[in-house]
Amino acid sequence: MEVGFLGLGIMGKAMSMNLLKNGFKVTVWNRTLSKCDELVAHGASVGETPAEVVKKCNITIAILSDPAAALSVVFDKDGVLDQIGSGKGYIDMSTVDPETSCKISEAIALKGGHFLEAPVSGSKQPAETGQLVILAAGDKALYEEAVPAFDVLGKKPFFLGPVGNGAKMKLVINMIMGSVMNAFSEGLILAERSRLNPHSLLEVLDLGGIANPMFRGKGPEMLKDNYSPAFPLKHQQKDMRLALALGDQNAVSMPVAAAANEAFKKARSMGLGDLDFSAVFETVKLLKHSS
Ligand SMILES: NC(=O)C1=CN([C@@H]2O[C@H](COP(=O)(O)OP(=O)(O)OC[C@H]3O[C@@H](n4cnc5c(N)ncnc54)[C@H](OP(=O)(O)O)[C@@H]3O)[C@@H](O)[C@H]2O)C=CC1
Ligand SMILES: O=CCCC(=O)O
Repeated sequence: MEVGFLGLGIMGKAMSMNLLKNGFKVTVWNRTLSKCDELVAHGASVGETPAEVVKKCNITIAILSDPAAALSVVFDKDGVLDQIGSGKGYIDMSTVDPETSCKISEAIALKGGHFLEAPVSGSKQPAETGQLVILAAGDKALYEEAVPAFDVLGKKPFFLGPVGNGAKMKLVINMIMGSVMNAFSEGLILAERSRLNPHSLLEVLDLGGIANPMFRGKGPEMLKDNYSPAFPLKHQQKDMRLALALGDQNAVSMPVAAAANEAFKKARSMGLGDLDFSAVFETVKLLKHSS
């Protein structure tokens, strides 16, 4: 099976590499073209533009930073829309809002093409090991066609119905994750400032009912001030912002998420946006120091 792949950031690089290792022919494109070199060394071809990739491949996958990037790659000159049409499918795995997905879907349908949104739960390591959870919605026939690729990329694909449902599900999940990360950060500081060993806290947490891979994976690194990015903080703040907008639209009051969003914004203003989202811990440390 031949697939196109647009966007070779943390996620796209790992996912396209995984497809190559599992026997897929892959043609890649990235805005910064030099990031294609490593994939080429593993057998990928390169398209000079998104349009060139779509022209060559019947299915093209994208995973890009945010709504602006997702829209630009489709609608700008030499973008996806230039070459999409009958018999061609486009799968956007970026985390965006439902409105962005619907706009892309409508434009592709007008050209006779097929569209699926398929954001993912899971980060850099699950992307490297094919353990993502895929939250697809949109064209069911394209979903069926893409299952062999989804089986390589993830541990379970979900088909959630009409376009927008994948984006909504992903935003709800990341809203919860961002809120929990803030509570976790406060807990680590509270333990430390009340003269408990925070490593003991991590051990106790891991044996109880709220044990989870995030505490287990990120906790020890946070205590070492290591925020090497798996999920960049700027993207987590984008997801909080988009989830809060979804809350606005549905009149859902989310004071916990709103407070967490403020902490991520603060972290961005401190220049921490490109670090892992666990770097929000630094804002909590500051607050507790100043009080
Ligand atoms: N990292 C993670 O753990 C996870 C991330 N996600 C989501 O996946 C998406 C990608 O995340 P991740 O790989 O971490 O992000 P990165 O920041 O590592 O990569 C972003 C990618 O988007 C491209 N890009 C940004 N702006 C534009 C633009 N205007 N036009 C074209 N391309 C653009 C970048 O190109 P360039 O190299 O030229 O800058 C790069 O390929 C995001 O929506 C994120 O929320 C979802 C699950 C987990
Ligand atoms: O959107 C990013 C999700 C990161 C994760 O699931 O750890």
